[in-house]
Amino acid sequence: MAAKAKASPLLTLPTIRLNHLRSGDAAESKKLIGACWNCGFFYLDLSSDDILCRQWEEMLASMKDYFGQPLDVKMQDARQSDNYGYEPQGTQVGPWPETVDGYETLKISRREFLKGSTDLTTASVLAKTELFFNFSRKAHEATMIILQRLSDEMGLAGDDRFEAFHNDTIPSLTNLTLLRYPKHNELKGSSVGHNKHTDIGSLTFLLAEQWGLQALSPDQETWGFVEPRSKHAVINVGDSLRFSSMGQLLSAVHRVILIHEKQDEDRYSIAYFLRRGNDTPFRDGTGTIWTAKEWHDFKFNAFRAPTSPMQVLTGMMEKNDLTTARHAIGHWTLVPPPGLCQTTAR
Ligand SMILES: O=C(O)CCC(=O)C(=O)O
Ligand SMILES: [Fe+2]
Repeated sequence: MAAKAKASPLLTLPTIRLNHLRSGDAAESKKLIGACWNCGFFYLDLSSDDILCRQWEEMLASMKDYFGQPLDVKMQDARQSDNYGYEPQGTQVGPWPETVDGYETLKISRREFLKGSTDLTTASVLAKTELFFNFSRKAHEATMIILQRLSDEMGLAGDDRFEAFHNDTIPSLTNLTLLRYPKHNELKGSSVGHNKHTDIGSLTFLLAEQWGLQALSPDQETWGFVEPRSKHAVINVGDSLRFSSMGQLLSAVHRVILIHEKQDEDRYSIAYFLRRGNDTPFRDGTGTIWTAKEWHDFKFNAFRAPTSPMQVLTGMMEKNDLTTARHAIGHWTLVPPPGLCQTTAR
């Protein structure tokens, strides 16, 4: 890890061990639901999974190779889609006034994974497809285990279990997103970082070796850095899981900022976005019913529009919005999940 001294505080996040979740360890599941209840952000210790850790290194090498190509080559993979293909930097709103985002992405959809071939045809993607698919399989498995344990802890059964909304028989917008935040001399004028937001879907499995990720602390007052840890993913709860858990599981507001005055090296991150089946409905904190796809499209439009109300970007998770979404309107009664000890109450 290229660790650097930070002026901003570090967030203290709980660590959940993937192998303990896999084996159904009861204490680990309790810790998991506590983490999702308290802040919706936690480390997932992957050190028991050599294959996944090795794939992370291979993915990074492939990303350096892919993003290092000339823009016109990468643009051959552009599909004007939020779900697959290449997208250059600067298409979304940035973290500060009058800025745009400072990252480019390559996305591989679950749809392509299930079909067994990518819709992108450049040689550079075709050469990496097997690795992208193998990695997607592992990230999908890890996120589905988390959903299973959360369903168990919340006493959900049958069609009400979270996994039921992520059944591959229903098309979804789940995808693997590879991000590069290019260093400053390759950045366009006003491009910088990643604006604050909550994630759209159910769970995000994020791998990043470099600093830059910040999350808003559960008191909604302070930004803290999420320390990059080798062999650890950072998992966060997205809007649709928060909504489907009726606010029990929190989706934290996060962003990516520069750690120096300028981005002094390329920053790479790998995000697997687990999302519900497109047509599956849920009710947001104000009682409005959305399908997963409607919510996805609504939020992506907001990410692109400079005038979007901040509440949309942050899934109504900023201070005051919390009060409105949870208590004043009264759709959700927040009771800690069964078995959660007092000290973890929000
Ligand atoms: O690049 C990162 O570390 C975070 C990216 C992120 O939050 C996102 O793509 O939703
Ligand atoms: Fe995010």
